Amino acid sequence: MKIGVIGGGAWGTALAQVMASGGNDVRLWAREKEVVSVINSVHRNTLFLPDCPLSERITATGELGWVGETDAILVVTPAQHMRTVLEGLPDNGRPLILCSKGIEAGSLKLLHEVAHEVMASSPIAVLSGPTFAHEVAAGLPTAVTLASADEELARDLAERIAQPTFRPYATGDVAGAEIGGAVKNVLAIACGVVDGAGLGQNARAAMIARGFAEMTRFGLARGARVETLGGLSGLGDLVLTCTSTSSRNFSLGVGLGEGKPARELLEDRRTVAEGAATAPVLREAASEAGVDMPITQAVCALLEGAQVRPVIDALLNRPLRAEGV
Ligand SMILES: NC(=O)C1=CN([C@@H]2O[C@H](COP(=O)(O)OP(=O)(O)OC[C@H]3O[C@@H](n4cnc5c(N)ncnc54)[C@H](O)[C@@H]3O)[C@@H](O)[C@H]2O)C=CC1
Ligand SMILES: O=C(CO)COP(=O)(O)O
Repeated sequence: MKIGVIGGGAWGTALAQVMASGGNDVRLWAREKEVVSVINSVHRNTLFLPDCPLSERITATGELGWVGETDAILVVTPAQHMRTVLEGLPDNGRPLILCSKGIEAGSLKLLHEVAHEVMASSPIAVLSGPTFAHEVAAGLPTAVTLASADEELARDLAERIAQPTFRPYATGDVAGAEIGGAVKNVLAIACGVVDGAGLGQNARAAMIARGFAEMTRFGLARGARVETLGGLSGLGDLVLTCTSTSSRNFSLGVGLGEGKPARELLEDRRTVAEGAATAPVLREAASEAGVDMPITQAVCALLEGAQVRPVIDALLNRPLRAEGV
């Protein structure tokens, strides 16, 4: 197969490497000329995935149209740029597999809804799960959720992209797969704050469990299935990113928890911490859906400059309630 990958960051590059290692020819669109040039000349992405030698089956390009002439296209831009990038791609009916994690600001739409608006003729699937790019690129075992409203397409794509160490599980629950990936980034910031503020491992476990309740409440309100939220793209990814400094979102939270200003932590960064963009969008979407998300609200307050201690005190002093979603 010829596979297109749109987005030459760490995740797009790692996915290109997985596809190439399965014997596919890969066309990788990168926004930065230097990324295109260095991948084609020395077969490395020195900017975004520096430690991984890349297959010679990967050809990088700045031409979106050329990437569109492939059998399937993985879309791996930052969530807030997906619409603009897709508008430059021909809508020629090739399957699109969305691999980014987030909710569009302004429209409050999930990314498959955005893609469907722009690419009405192209079948759409979502790939999401616990997947640190550097581990996937190194060929370490990884499992993901692969979702499409057309379950036969999900199963077919899963067969086509599976590798011995890259194992997709098909589902028809697109909203569930996307909401898990988007919400866990916000919760990873919260868990980083717990770590940075020295609140202990009990507090982190509580944050993961109550964060999962929050994810489930929001997911159910937006049509997700509970088994998807408890699967790889929900609970699986939540556990991964809430427990590791390999997560950019968790690391951002550690900085906030240590009392560093959000502005300073976010300015001049080349890599994305999607949770920072998703948090205010999620707060708005939750309010619109009538869903209580106190951890998300706390993360928003910290990103907007609130002091750590009063925000934590406010969370701890909420009225007691029964356990459950
Ligand atoms: N890195 C990882 O381990 C994983 C990342 N993801 C998701 O993949 C998506 C992409 O993240 P990464 O590859 O990690 O990015 P990255 O942080 O490695 O690189 C930043 C990317 O943003 C792109 N970019 C910056 N400004 C842009 C603009 N105006 N228009 C279009 N693109 C622009 C850059 O070209 C670059 O590809 C995110 O939604 C992330 O949540 C999902 C799973 C794993
Ligand atoms: O989504 C990821 C792992 O599944 C990557 O997490 P970060 O974006 O927090 O690094």
